[in-house]
Amino acid sequence: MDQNEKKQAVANAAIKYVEQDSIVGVGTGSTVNYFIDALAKIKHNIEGAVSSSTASTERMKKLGIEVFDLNSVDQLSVYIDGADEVTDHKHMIKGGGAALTQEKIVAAVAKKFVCIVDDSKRVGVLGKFPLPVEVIPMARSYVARELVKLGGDPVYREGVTTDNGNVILDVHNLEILNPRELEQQINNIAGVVTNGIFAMRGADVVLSATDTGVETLD
Ligand SMILES: O=C[C@H](O)[C@H](O)[C@H](O)COP(=O)(O)O
Repeated sequence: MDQNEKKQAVANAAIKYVEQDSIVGVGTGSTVNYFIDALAKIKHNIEGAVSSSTASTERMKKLGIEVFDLNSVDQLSVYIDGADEVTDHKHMIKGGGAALTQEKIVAAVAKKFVCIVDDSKRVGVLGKFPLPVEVIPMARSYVARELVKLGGDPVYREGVTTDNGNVILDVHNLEILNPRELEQQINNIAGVVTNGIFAMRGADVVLSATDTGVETLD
C-alpha cells in the first residue's frame, strides 16, 4: 500500500466510531479529507459535523454534510483527526496544516478522540516534526526568543495566516520527553494562542494503517 492508500484505509476504519444521528467532530488535513469523503457516504445517518477549519468546512459543505457552529453544540461523541506525529502514549504533534487551535478546541469538547494516521507518523519521542506554535502576530519575535530559551529553534512559517488571523512558528530541534509539561509551558508564554502538542488531551484511540492492515491502539 502506498501512503495515500493507507490514509484512505485508516479513514474508512474510523467510520465505525461514528454514532447514529450524532454530530461528528472533524479535524483537518489530507488524511481527514479521506474521512470526510467516507462520512459523506453515510451523511443520512448523522445529524452533521462540527469542523476544525475553513478547509474542512468547505469540503464537507460541498459533499452535502451539514456543518454546525461549535457554540450551538453541547457535546460531541467523537472527534476524528490526523496527526503529524503520534506516540504509543497517544500523545501527538499536530498543526502541520496550521489548524491546531481550532482542532484543540473541537477535541476538547469531544468524548472520544480517534486519531487516524499511516504508520509513517508513529514515533517513540515527539519532536522530529517541527512543533507548530500559533502566535498573535505582534508577539512573534518575543515568543521566538522565549522558545529559544526552551531549547528550540523557531522558524517563522512565512506566507501562512491561520483561520484565526495569527502566524505560525515551527520549532525545530526539540526532543519532547515531557510532552504534558512542555505543552503547558509553551502555552504560558504571552502571545502564544496554542501549540501543537496534544498531550494534556491526547487521543483515546489511535488507528494506524500499515502494509498489512489497520492497527488499533486504545
Ligand atoms: O493542522 C493540521 C492538522 O493538525 C493535521 O491533522 C495534521 O497536520 C496531519 O495532516 P495530514 O493528515 O495531512 O498529514
